[in-house]
Amino acid sequence: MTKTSLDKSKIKFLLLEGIHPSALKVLHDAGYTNVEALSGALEGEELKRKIADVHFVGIRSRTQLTEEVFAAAQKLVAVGCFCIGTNQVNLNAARERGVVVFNAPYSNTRSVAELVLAEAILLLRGVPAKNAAAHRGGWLKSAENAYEIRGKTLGIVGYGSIGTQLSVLAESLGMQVVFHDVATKLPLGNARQAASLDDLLAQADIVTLHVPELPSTHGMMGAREIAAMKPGSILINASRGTVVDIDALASALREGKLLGAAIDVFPVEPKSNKDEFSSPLRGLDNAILTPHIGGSTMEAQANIGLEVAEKLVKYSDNGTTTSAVNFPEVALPAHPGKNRILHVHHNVPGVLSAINLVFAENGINIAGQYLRTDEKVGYVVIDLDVESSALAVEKLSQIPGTIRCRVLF
Ligand SMILES: NC(=O)C1=CN([C@@H]2O[C@H](COP(=O)(O)OP(=O)(O)OC[C@H]3O[C@@H](n4cnc5c(N)ncnc54)[C@H](O)[C@@H]3O)[C@@H](O)[C@H]2O)C=CC1
Ligand SMILES: O=C(O)C(=O)COP(=O)(O)O
Repeated sequence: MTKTSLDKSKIKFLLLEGIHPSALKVLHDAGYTNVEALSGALEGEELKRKIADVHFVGIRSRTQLTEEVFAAAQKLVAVGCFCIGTNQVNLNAARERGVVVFNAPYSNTRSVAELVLAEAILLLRGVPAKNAAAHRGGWLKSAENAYEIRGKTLGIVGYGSIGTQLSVLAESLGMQVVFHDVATKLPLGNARQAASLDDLLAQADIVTLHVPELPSTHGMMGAREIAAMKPGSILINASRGTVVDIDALASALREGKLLGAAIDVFPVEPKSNKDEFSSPLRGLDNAILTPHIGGSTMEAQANIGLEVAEKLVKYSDNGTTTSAVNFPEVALPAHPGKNRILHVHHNVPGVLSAINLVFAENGINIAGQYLRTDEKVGYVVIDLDVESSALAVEKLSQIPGTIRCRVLF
């Protein structure tokens, strides 16, 4: 159980992985000046040592926030994932310590969709192999196995924020769109939901993956699924590296079963731009290999910086958890003239009545109270007179089941 009540200048932020300066500006403008921004990811002891000292951490897809890292992060109150994926964060470990996790669910989706379409066009024309040959002095002028994208069928696996945008863009180029999703989704335009993944694989000239990293998506494009793709089709993966069996894909490309592939994400990615990239796909000219840059555009990064930093500021300033990915969501009004107590507890019977008993027994008047729970934690926010808050925090912190109790001035 941790008790915190800090002046803004003492609240420490650590931003990793080259988060866009737009985030820094939001934090500074909101009065948070104690910010350390690093260009790379951290791991191991160095990550644990740094995170132990901060209240907020900002990461992208590379930094792994494990149970062990959270155990070392005693002061941490929130994590900002300046990206979409949150698979690099142990969300339960965070929640059980009262640490709220935010992400940017939309800001880079257009960038991914554009990259995928561009890759589909280049692969259908055999450009990657022709380009590689030209760099070696070759000249592969030929129409053989070169096709227009118009009229081809795009198979989208995962019809979420990225998949749906891609669907609209692809139709505007004259493509047919078929998609597979575990949920029933409203098809946009003339897109059709396939009966199953196999149904999609049997129809699609280009298969593109846009699912999150989950146990159910791990290896979902394995040797069997790749074999079930149409001969001469294309596979694109800009989701997560664990979704595709890379060895099976390399074989399919070598054997000519697939015309080409574009892979942006890998089961193991280099930790920094200084580390070597190794993959069974290296050296295959019909594979476009990109260093996890689906969302890496100036537009996306600037917007993500704003979006996530604003969420962190809101949470720090007034306790709002709207759009948190691992925590009960509460949208809170300002609390002028009052102190605000944030009480996070295990969601077990009796905690709420114990909280209210503290106010009744100590004659503390409540100006506002907000509550949200999920299956694991409860989040109660109480506004009260400035002079009552020290006593209230002391008493509330002692309630069995309390995970964290803080006061905002
Ligand atoms: N390469 C890059 O730089 C980027 C990669 N990504 C990755 O793309 C993923 C997708 O992003 P969004 O479209 O924004 O996510 P989203 O959450 O909006 O959509 C994902 C869709 O996949 C579906 N889905 C989940 N499990 C499935 C399964 N087993 N089979 C079929 N469908 C399944 C969901 O129902 C949902 O409709 C992210 O989780 C992230 O890992 C996101 C942004 C940039
Ligand atoms: O948004 C995502 O999920 C991504 O994969 C992008 O990751 P990045 O911020 O480029 O490390």
